[in-house]
Amino acid sequence: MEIESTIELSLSAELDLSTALDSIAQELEQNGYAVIDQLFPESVLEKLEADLQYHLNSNALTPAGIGREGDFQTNTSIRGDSTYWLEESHAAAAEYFAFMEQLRHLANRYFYLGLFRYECHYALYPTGAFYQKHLDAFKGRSNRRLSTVFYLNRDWPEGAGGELLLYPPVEGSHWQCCHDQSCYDQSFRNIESEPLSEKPINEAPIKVIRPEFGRLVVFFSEDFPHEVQVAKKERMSLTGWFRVND
Ligand SMILES: O=C(O)CCC(=O)C(=O)O
Ligand SMILES: [Fe+2]
Repeated sequence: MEIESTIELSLSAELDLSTALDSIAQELEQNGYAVIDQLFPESVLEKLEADLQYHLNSNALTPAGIGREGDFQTNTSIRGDSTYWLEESHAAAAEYFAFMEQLRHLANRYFYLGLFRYECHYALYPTGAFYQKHLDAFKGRSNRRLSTVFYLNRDWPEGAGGELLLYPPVEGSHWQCCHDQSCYDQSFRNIESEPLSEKPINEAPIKVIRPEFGRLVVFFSEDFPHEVQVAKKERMSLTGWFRVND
């Protein structure tokens, strides 16, 4: 049974919650990804910022890895960030989780995704770090369906790098299927995607996103290869995934 969140979301002066959710849904439907700014009021941002700083000061972030449990390894030539996973009960992120719960309901209503839970971690990219082009989920091999990235970098200067590059969606993408009503019945879980290495190497990104303070990016995990360009200064974010329960 789905339990409605009891946390009151205090709305940003700039944007009300239902407007924000509507525009995320519309952008997801049109493009397969959404970029939205000024979602949360300053008080919510300050809490997340202070919380991340606290965990940084306590050396609680650990080098991120690649691969799954059995063959998990760290490799800074693929990704150079360090992460700290948040529990849903994490008080400093209560409003953030409450918003994600609303987004989960919305995505289930609009796209019949059957999203079951949300997980997220803080990420710190030290100067010089990057994350090579990758997919967050491979069809049939992961239960991640929707990715979110929320940036916590005040005054990200021009030329500081660290952009998120989104590449054209892989073939047979879930998002493309969502456009075609007849597709809803298919079990997307059973479709295997091509390995990323077989994609054109010089493919141009379809979207370049600067990691601006308070900006949220949402995209279909199985569909959009993406990378983080070299950050020329410390780059901070809160990255998460909605999963189905298989
Ligand atoms: O920080 C970003 O912009 C994206 C991070 C990412 O792709 C990931 O953690 O899988
Ligand atoms: Fe990713």
